[in-house]
Amino acid sequence: MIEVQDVTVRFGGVVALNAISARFTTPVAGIIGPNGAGKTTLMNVVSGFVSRSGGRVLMDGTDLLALAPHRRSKAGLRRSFQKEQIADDLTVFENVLVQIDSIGGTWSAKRDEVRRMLAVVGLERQADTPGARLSGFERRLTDVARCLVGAPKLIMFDEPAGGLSVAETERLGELILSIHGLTGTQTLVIDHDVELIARICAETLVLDFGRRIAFGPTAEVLADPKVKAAYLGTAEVEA
Ligand SMILES: Nc1ncnc2c1ncn2[C@@H]1O[C@H](COP(=O)(O)OP(=O)(O)OP(=O)(O)O)[C@@H](O)[C@H]1O
Repeated sequence: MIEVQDVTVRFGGVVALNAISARFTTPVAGIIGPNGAGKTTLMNVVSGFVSRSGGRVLMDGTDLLALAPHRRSKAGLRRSFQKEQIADDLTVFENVLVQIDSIGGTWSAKRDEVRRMLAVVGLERQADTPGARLSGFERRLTDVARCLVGAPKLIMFDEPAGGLSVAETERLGELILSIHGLTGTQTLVIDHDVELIARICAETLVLDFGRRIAFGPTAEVLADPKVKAAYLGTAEVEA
């Protein structure tokens, strides 16, 4: 379970997050909001790229922000970025292996785990393909496999469906939905595709101008007049 408590972030005069609290309890939870709402900033606080001026984040009771960023990874925190972090000159297998390189365990156990997670995302046959030769979707799937190795407790996906086709988005959604059953990992998903969020996230936090405007079961949240107003003019909240 991930619990955000009163998290505030300021960039000079901009309050990017204003005392945000949310207790995410479902296997897959969403974070949505218009451009500049503070969604990525929240993920950046949790993963350590941005310092907060107040607040705490607990992962299964562990005070994450008290840990150095590399220790958060050891504690089981993973994230993907809007642009995949795939090295062009490493193979798919190597790209995933580097994620658990520094974690304890035998070499053969690590290799087995990488193979297992490549099978989960459907890339076992591309294991030896260099990053440079992957399609956009294969890069995204490699990124998901990187997040899956090393017994993650929480994976945060930042706009995982960005740039994907409808069919690819559907496949990715199914994959994200399957993660909890396979590894027990909770996932947080930011995406502008509200249809995807409605399909895979049981609960959703909505941010607007750094404020929490709604949080709860996704269907209820999407029906909230405040949320509709924040998205005024966009059809997606009808999902
Ligand atoms: N490093 C930074 N320095 C200064 N301001 C920043 C920085 N990062 C984000 N901001 C500002 O903080 C606010 C929230 O930005 P953030 O990227 O978190 O929004 P977002 O909801 O993820 O938007 P998008 O959907 O466009 O990715 C915006 O006003 C943005 O300009």
